[in-house]
Amino acid sequence: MTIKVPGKLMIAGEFAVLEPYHNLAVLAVDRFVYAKIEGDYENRLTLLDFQLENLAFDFINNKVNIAINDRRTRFVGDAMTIALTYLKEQGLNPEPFHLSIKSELDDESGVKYGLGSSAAVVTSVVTAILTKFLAAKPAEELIFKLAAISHVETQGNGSGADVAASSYGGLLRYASFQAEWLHSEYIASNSISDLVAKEWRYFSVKPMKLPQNIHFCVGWTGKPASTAKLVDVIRQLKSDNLEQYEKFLHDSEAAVGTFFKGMEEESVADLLEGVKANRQALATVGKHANAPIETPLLATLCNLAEQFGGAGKPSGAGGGDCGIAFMPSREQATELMRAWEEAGIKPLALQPNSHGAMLIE
Ligand SMILES: Nc1ncnc2c1ncn2[C@@H]1O[C@H](COP(=O)(O)OP(=O)(O)OP(=O)(O)O)[C@@H](O)[C@H]1O
Ligand SMILES: C[C@@](O)(CCOP(=O)(O)O)CC(=O)O
Repeated sequence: MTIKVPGKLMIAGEFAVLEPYHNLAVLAVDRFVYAKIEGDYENRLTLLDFQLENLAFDFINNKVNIAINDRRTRFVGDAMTIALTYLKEQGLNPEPFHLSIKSELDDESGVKYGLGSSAAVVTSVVTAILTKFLAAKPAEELIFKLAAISHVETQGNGSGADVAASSYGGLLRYASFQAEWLHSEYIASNSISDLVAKEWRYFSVKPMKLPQNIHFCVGWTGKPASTAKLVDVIRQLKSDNLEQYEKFLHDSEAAVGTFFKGMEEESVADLLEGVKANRQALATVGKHANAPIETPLLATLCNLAEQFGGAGKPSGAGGGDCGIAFMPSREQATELMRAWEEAGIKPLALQPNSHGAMLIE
């Protein structure tokens, strides 16, 4: 069987989502990670994008051990550990299998676009193992929670919004479980099943509908960015200048609120105003923290979107990767993408994907 899992783009509310009860908009997009799982005479793992084929692995003392020392396998290895431990707690003892992963989220040359490959890979591993060995189709929330535990344990931080987009699909209004909370619950809990069954006090997710009359554009700056570094620098501002940091949280929340109001009421004006205000809040906190969130090329991307009658902003932590824009008509979207190309920004043919992780064959 093969599982198909979408990548993500952050839409609004970045950084602020790392604080309790701050909402972020995240969108699943139509580029995917595929996980194929089939019964085999011994356990094997193939990571096609890394040319790692038929790696042996075992599952002993609630831990998957892969017969290779390669850091690139750690997200997959931890996701297998979490999924197999959960199955064991459910009284299941899976037969050997061959799991094979293929991603189309990065550039052909392996350069990352920032579409959340680690989260999509983790979600694909969890979904493939659960779908193969559970009697009933796994619920989205179960997939999300197991993938989130695994992703936080491997990465050590992050809002989990990327995991939510990969698990649920569509456009989501998302508030993070808070990585520190989840990690301490994981350490303290007797079993993964208990942790999954528990209420996650900070976490919420709500599907939203994109209005029909708005056109979504994505531009790639050609430069990969380090989310972790930018998160550290913004966090430093919280210790150095709490007032500026809190002003950012306030401005971001107001901007995201306006954006969601635009979504709910199908008001293009509110939606664009929300995007512009969020761009502003991010650029300001970037200046205060001395973090290059809005790079010169991302500024060009946003300015061109505004010039052609829409609104744009960096997607995610900024510093490179992708920017997004919402345009009021198809013609304006086409004009914008032409202008982006002239400015050295590569338009990506990405569109919203309404499904999260799903079985395709
Ligand atoms: N095709 C793949 N197969 C197996 N593991 C992968 C694959 N793609 C990514 N990973 C795992 O994810 C790690 C990259 O995660 P990283 O957080 O740097 O990128 P990302 O999740 O794409 O970030 P962003 O959210 O900015 O897109 C890799 O080191 C590897 O462990
Ligand atoms: C800065 C942050 O809010 C968004 C990061 O997005 P990206 O992975 O850079 O696309 C961090 C997070 O949500 O984990």
